[in-house]
Amino acid sequence: MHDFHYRDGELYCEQVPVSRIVKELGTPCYVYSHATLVRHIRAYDGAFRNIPHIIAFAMKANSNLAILRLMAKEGSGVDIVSGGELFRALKAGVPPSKIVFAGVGKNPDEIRDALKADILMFNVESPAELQAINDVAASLGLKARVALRINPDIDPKTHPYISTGLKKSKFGIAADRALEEFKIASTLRHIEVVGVHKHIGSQLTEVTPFVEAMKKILKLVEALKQDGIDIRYINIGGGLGITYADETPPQPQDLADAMFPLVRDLKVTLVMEPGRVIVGNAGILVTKALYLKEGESKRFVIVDAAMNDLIRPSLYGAYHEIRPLKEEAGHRPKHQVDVVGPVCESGDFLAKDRPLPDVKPGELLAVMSAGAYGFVMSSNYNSRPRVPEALVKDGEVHVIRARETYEDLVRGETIPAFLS
Ligand SMILES: Cc1ncc(COP(=O)(O)O)c(C=O)c1O
Ligand SMILES: N[C@@H](CCCC[NH3+])C(=O)O
Repeated sequence: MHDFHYRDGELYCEQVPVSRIVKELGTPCYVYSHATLVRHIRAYDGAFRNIPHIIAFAMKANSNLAILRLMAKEGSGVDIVSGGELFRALKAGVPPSKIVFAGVGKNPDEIRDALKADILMFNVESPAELQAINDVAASLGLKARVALRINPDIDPKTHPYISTGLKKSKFGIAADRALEEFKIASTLRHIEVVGVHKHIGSQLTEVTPFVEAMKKILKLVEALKQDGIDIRYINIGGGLGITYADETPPQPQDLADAMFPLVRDLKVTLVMEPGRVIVGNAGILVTKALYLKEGESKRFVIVDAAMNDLIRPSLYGAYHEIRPLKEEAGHRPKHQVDVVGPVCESGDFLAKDRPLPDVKPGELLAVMSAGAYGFVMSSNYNSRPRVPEALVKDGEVHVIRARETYEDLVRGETIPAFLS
């Protein structure tokens, strides 16, 4: 996260002291570095320069319109999983020809909207969904381009909640059923089979599972060829991990180097859906220490951000480094603390049993590596307005999402007349 660094004793995002952003926006707030985002998307794209490819940024990781526009300007498409994501992507100017649509529960309205927008393809997750897409396409007099998502039954060796390619997972079509389902798909009048898709999990820290899964996919592609089904796109999903603590995940170039010999001789376009690796370390969540509390056997640092702002620690026990904005504070004696928020849940914490330097009430802290699955997973639980997001570029701060107001909290709610 080198665009987040200390200078003159203060944490900066690029050339801007984070404390200056807080003066403008208050806390909690998300802060993203434009330079990091651009470097990451270009590194991924550049790594695959020798392979025909399309990057479809997994916008579930961060779907702010400004971030999507930035990705589109860099030539990236998006991987969507809902009608809402399609709406955002189109609004941000992402070309439909680079939009792919995954997800196990696409409803007919979402399918219709995506067909009308003429997206590149649907990543189909079940035989029943395939029929539904065929039916909707028929009602519109169109043909839907599809890839079947295959579940290759490979252990990605990551957190169970974010593993998606194991037999017991709800995602994709079982590898041993794949050939049969492809044959059925190729007979449907309103379906055009163009690809194979797989995504085995998130925050992968080794290349081996990607290679194993790809080998299974290639066997299938070969078998399909024998049956006269020509595959034009192989979608390898996302999943490349990032450094939250001391992980040493492969770089995009390592992944590209592992894929190159496997696809070199094929006439296919590789589609990739990186999310976390593009945005994760491009963002932080800034929070203020409110109170210190000595519990029976614990010390608590109570901060103004909570699980509704960043749920990863509560949901997965995920580690996010916490740094004081003042560098000097980082040198104070350390104590084991829980960093907790104001939400009324015991599971509301940003860090547990963490050795942290003494923090004083009013001091500011940065929760690092919060750019992916941070704001997008936030909620209004406990009627807490969602926090603002800022994008730093060339010494300037752009507010890309305003803090919600109390009025925003009740928008759309009505008290029926019988209660008046
Ligand atoms: C189908 C699909 N593609 C891409 C991604 C993005 O994954 P990551 O953020 O780990 O790159 C996900 C989420 O895991 C996914 O479910
Ligand atoms: N939300 C998860 C990743 C889920 C990936 C979606 N398929 C996380 O924060 O790590």
